Amino acid sequence: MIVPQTMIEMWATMGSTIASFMFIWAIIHQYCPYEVRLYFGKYTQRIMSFFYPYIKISIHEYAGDRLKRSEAYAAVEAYLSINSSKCAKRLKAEMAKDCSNLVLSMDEYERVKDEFQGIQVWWVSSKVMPPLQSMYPQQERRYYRLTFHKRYRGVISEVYLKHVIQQGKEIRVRNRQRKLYTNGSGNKWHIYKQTMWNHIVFEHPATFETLAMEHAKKQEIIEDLVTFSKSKDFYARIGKAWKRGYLLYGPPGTGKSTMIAAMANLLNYDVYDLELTAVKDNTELRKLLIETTSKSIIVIEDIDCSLELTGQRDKKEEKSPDEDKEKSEKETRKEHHKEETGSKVTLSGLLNFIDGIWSASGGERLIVFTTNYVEKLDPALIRRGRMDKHIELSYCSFEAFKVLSRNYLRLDAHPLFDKIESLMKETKITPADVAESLMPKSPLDDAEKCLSHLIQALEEAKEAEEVTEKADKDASKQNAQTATKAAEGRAKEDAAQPQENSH
Ligand SMILES: Nc1ncnc2c1ncn2[C@@H]1O[C@H](COP(=O)(O)OP(=O)(O)OP(=O)(O)O)[C@@H](O)[C@H]1O
Ligand SMILES: [Mg+2]
Repeated sequence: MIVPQTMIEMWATMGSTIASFMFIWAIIHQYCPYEVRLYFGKYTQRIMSFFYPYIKISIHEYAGDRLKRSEAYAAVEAYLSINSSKCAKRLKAEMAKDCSNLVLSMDEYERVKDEFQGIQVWWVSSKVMPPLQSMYPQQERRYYRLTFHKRYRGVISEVYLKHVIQQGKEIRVRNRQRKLYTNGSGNKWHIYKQTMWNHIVFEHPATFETLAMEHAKKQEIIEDLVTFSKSKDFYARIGKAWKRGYLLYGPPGTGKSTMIAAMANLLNYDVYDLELTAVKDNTELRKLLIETTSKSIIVIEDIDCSLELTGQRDKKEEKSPDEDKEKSEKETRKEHHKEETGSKVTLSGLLNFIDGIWSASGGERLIVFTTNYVEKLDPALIRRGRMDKHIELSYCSFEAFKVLSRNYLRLDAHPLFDKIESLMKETKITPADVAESLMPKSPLDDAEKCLSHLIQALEEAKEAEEVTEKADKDASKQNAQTATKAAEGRAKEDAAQPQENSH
């Protein structure tokens, strides 16, 4: 190969330039004071970067706001915890937050290679030691450094980094410890606290698998929830806030609260259990809403017990004797509590909470109301668009019972099932009562014994229903007789009236 003379001359010139530059640098390094070295160091970097074809990006653990860990660093850490564990040779292991297993991540000064769209990049984990002279004890500052060829600057900075952050966030959501948040009158401190919510780790074992319910209905709810959680783009396209309202209604003990736990476990969401009677006013309600995060379920249980919200409640409507009897203890308790705390949340405040302009911030949230008396709620509160899906949880069907028997007794079939099925058609029993009957009462109780307990409970429920029915019939018969007697009495009086007048 013939190399042109000018090229050889160019290389020779370049070589000698670098050589002389390095010679000068060595002399400076050896003999000059620190300040001069720093001054020349700045220029050396610039000259070196002219010949060096790689770009480096550092992501620091504490950038800008020194008190808060950088979100970007946490996302990169999560991304590399998956990718680096496959190829890094030095890993460090830490206990996961739920203490269930060890989480692996790259050890300090370890270097791993990653590939994206055929482009190779390198990640190094490193740290800066704090200056020794510092007056205050300081922690070492960790960072990740990404290196790639400068010809891929566009793809890496615009596509790859977004991909890393997104994947890292998803991994963090998957691995995070979910929380159960509550507000309450104990939160009077909130001026000094960063948040108005208290939280504990959310650990509820309920899943849709263990929920006693007809298969088709269960499947429909699961599909609805999963579709919602994957519809970010759809909601953005139609210009609607990414949230969905669920109204769960039915008698006590039919699984409303259990279903909320199953929902949270299915979607991996946090739960905000909002005690409405402990909220001072609409402003406080809005503050609470703003503090909720994405991927969460905001729950208001027994919404019918928040008095001002039930339009019809104040109109002293006629109640059937049954309804009066059914007025639950929790309702009375809440009324007392409400009187004590003097909550001034109004219906319009709550409507604003559900679909006001603030409710859109954060995104990906479910709002769930539960009630025992759906008919008492103001129609404005539960109309579609606010409470998009109304789910009735009712008395236990035979299909639902089979789920419970599988969970509690590991039984799919048994000769006593036929009797249970026919009794269930004749009487009402809640899944909570079925579950209680199926619980072994002593270590000697086997499946058959538990099923007999259930049969006994069903027979007792049937008898009680028959007695109530008979009492109702007697009462209405007596009422009818009283009404007839009264009518006859009035008729006699009317008949006597003209004679008196004629005298
Ligand atoms: N559908 C169900 N599937 C499985 N278990 C259930 C179901 N319904 C009730 N249970 C059992 O009964 C207990 C009480 O149920 P849960 O608290 O969910 O009822 P609820 O409808 O929320 O009642 P309330 O209206 O009084 O709040 C649960 O701990 C659970 O063990
Ligand atoms: Mg409940």
